[in-house]
Amino acid sequence: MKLDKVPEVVIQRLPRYYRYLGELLEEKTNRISSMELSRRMGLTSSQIRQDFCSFGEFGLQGYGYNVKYLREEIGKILDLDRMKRMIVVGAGNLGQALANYQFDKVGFELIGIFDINPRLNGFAIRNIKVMMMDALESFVQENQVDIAVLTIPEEAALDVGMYLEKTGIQAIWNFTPVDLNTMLHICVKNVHLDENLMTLAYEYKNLLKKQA
Ligand SMILES: NC(=O)c1ccc[n+]([C@@H]2O[C@H](COP(=O)([O-])OP(=O)(O)OC[C@H]3O[C@@H](n4cnc5c(N)ncnc54)[C@H](O)[C@@H]3O)[C@@H](O)[C@H]2O)c1
Repeated sequence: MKLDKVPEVVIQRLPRYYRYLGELLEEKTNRISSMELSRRMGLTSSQIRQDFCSFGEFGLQGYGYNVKYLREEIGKILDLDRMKRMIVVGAGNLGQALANYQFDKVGFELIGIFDINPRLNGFAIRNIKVMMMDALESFVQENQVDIAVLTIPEEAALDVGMYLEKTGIQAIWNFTPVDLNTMLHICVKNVHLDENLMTLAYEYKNLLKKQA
């Protein structure tokens, strides 16, 4: 597999391929042509062939792709075949919503929830009790924590981000508005739902223009 050369844009598309291939498996579809996959996904078939070519040879000309094998290989590239252990830091509106969602299905297990608000101490979400921040460091020492989901107020983001880095956590799924990736030396994925919403506004404007 020519993994070193996989372009970033292709990596960004892999979760989407993974999801579609999962749906195909649920429908008991074992093989699919790039043409059919492109129709479903709204990509061109040459784009799909090019993407898959960049990380190896997955299909035979004329036979299409083996859905199960392709999904497994994409899962390996994304490292989804190894369960990753997550904690949520900040058990407010967003933290609770994320903690309630079962990311287990795609390989992420929630093992701890932390906050500074004593009123949340012991409050359970999916049988996991919220712990106070002063318990975080020893929790990380005793449990293998791969990812911290950061859902705290903007003002606390940098300090807590640096603290998490110090405890040895090496990946943060950051929902705060602070782009921590530029400030920390670990893996950080910033999520800005509002930016996605703004691009929807742009597309919506264009649709309305076309209809006028
Ligand atoms: N990325 C997005 O698209 C998106 C969408 C909504 C909200 N947000 C952001 O997510 C964050 C959380 O939003 P919310 O609505 O859940 O807020 P919230 O006020 O409901 O929850 C924040 C929680 O963090 C806790 N907290 C505060 N300081 C802390 C610290 N130092 N350590 C640990 N816990 C601490 C609070 O006690 C509270 O429970 C905010 O930064 C908000 O801007 C991002």
